[in-house]
Amino acid sequence: MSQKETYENPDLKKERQNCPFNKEEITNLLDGGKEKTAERKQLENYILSDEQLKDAVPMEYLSHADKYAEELRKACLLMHKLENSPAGQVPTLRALMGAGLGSAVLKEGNPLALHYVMFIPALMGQGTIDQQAKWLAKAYNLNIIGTYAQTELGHGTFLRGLETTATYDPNTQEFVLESPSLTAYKWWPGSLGKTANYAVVMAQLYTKGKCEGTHPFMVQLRDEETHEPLPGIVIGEIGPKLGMNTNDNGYLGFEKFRIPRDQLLMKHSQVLEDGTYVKPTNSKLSYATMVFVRVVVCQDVTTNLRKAVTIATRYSCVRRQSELKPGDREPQVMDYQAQQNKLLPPLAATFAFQLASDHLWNLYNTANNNIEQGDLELLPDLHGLSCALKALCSSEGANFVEVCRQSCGGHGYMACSNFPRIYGQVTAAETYEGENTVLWLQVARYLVKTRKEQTGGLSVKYLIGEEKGPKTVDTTLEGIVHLYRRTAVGLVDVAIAELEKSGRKGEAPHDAWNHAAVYLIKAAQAHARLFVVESFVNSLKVGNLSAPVRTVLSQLCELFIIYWLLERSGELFFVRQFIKKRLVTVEFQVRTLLYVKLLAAIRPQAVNLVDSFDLRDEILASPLGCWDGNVYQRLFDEAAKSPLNQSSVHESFHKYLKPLLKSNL
Ligand SMILES: CC/C=C\C/C=C\C/C=C\C/C=C\C/C=C\C/C=C\CCCCC(=O)SCCNC(=O)CCNC(=O)[C@H](O)C(C)(C)COP(=O)(O)OP(=O)(O)OC[C@H]1O[C@@H](n2cnc3c(N)ncnc32)[C@H](O)[C@@H]1OP(=O)(O)O
Ligand SMILES: Cc1cc2nc3c(=O)[nH]c(=O)nc-3n(C[C@H](O)[C@H](O)[C@H](O)COP(=O)(O)OP(=O)(O)OC[C@H]3O[C@@H](n4cnc5c(N)ncnc54)[C@H](O)[C@@H]3O)c2cc1C
Repeated sequence: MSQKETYENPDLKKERQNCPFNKEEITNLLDGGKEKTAERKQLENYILSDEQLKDAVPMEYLSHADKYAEELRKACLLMHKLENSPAGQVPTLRALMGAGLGSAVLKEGNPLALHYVMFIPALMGQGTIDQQAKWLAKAYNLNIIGTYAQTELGHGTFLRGLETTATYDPNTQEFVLESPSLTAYKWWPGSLGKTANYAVVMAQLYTKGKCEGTHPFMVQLRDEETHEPLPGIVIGEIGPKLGMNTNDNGYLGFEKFRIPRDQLLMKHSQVLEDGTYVKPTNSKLSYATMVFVRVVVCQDVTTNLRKAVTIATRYSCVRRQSELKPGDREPQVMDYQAQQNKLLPPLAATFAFQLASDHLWNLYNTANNNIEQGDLELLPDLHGLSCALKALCSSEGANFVEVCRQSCGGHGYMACSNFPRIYGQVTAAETYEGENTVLWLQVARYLVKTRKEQTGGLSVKYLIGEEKGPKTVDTTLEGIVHLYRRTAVGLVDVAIAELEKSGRKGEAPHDAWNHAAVYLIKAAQAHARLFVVESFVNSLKVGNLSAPVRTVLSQLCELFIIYWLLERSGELFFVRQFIKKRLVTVEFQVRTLLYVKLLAAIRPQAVNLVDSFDLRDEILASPLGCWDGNVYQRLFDEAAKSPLNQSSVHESFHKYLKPLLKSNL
């Protein structure tokens, strides 16, 4: 059964011949430059060549507790390796926390993720200079390991409803933390179950008998030597989940647990020794850690989607099935237009999401620098856009990953295909860091406010003033983007009209809001899609791209924006002007024709495009997606690892099946 090391599936080999563009140019574009690609490759060699970081058996065969212990072993080893990393510590950390390199080693979820993704960012964003001096070095050196404990059994979305209290006692200059009910228990924080010994805890701050709202507190949970929970701390792990099972999500209760006053993170608001409360300039500044994570989640989901698309595309060019031309050889399943319709939109989406996420990352950095200087002007736009893109990338990403799985038929359902893990991670992002529906409604609030008050940030400028542009069918990219813009404006107007209609009927604003939710969510989604397509189209106008790369990216861009238009066709019917002008029918005939042509044009470039993602086999972790296309041999090798195949007859046969067979029931 063994194959030569140099094997390359002949169909994949053929797909790779005569590539019209330079794959490395796209790799460099995605990495952020030639040097960054070199840095990434060096880092991958450094980490992935370490034998101790390889799994002895697939994780699926381990128990819940053994999975955790094994991932923790590797996570700790990785941290030791940071010291000598050729790329430097911060770039290595970033690579290790995300869905790329990190996932090649830590397949079920990094037990140290929350320390880096939320605990350290919370200290940096919420702590004073003195507090950072006290805690940050310890956190960076891993003398302490933290998490972010906000969600409770009873409340995740509605932060004003959190029940954990932190009551200031001026006599001892301490806060007393208390969980007044079962539903007040913290529930969900990653790394809390077994790993972390510290947490940034969000609790309702009481001082001088008044509740001042939720605030972040630095809290020690476990003894630094023994790791035993401190007296007054009730802590544990919440059990198996759909995915990410070694992130050890946990629960946490407080029984009159005291912490010093200076463990309220006081960058934005303070409690003075006598209990006087000093307000922040904006009460939402304590939500800033969530904004950071929403921004990085967009990048993470995109990396995961690239993996799914690579696996499905390569497999679809290796897999031959059925009959296309009667009597001919079975075709590669990728040659079915129906398969292209499944896989090419997610392929295009990886570029669309990456470009939009880059945009958001730049906005985040600018806004954050301004906030550090006391200028909060960009905060509403950052909040609106981070909610919009987090919700869009995670929801569309999860759907696309599922389509990629389906496109691999039965083999896609195997755990070793890696689709279950990828899906588990991407769909988690639909819920964590703000449940998507809730985030859509936050976006809608910003859109409605902007449209009504005619003032807002850069991402919503199109809602201010009269819309300009052609009102007839225009088949240029600009023309299609304009159609998106008209739909987005139209849907905001429809939502506002609904709100006003309810208002006229005498409904209170909160009821009117609830009764317009369907329209509001549609408006928010149209806004997010507009942002993504605009980013894609605008990115192609600038930059130093070679003609062949520009051509293929333009084809992907056009395919993607037409795909969404056709998928979301129903929304045009909400916008009256389209119906009046009978634009909808014409639009659809023209677009569908173009879409089908683009599928055919991109099909021959699909393998070369996913190759240009430059994802190593260890990162894909799937026999279906390996570079060499040796799919069947690899599936066979994976099956051989099953514990059920370690003996010809399993002991359970003698225990259970044989007695049944002999029982003459
Ligand atoms: C050193 C580091 C090195 C390396 C690390 C770097 C990178 C890592 C790389 C990759 C990692 C990538 C991915 C992660 C991988 C793994 C992740 C593993 C685990 C994931 C962790 C998940 C953690 C969590 O889930 S934490 C819990 C998150 N919880 C939530 O998100 C709760 C959602 N709810 C809310 O946000 C709010 O309650 C609400 C917004 C829904 C409502 O709040 P509220 O009721 O108070 O407000 P409103 O009345 O509705 O609105 C009032 C006004 O406030 C404005 N507003 C609201 N929120 C914000 C905000 N955040 N910022 C600014 N403004 C805000 C709102 O717009 C209103 O304004 P208006 O003017 O009055 O209209
Ligand atoms: C894998 C994972 C990791 C997590 N990690 C952490 C962590 O590290 N730290 C942490 O603190 N938390 C963490 N969480 C918790 C997470 O942030 C919350 O689960 C999330 O914010 C959703 O809140 P909820 O569970 O209360 O959902 P709910 O708000 O109860 O949602 C239930 C339903 O109600 C709807 N709904 C709720 N409010 C509204 C509204 N106003 N309007 C319309 N519909 C509404 C929602 O759309 C949803 O359909 C994690 C969760 C997961 C799944």
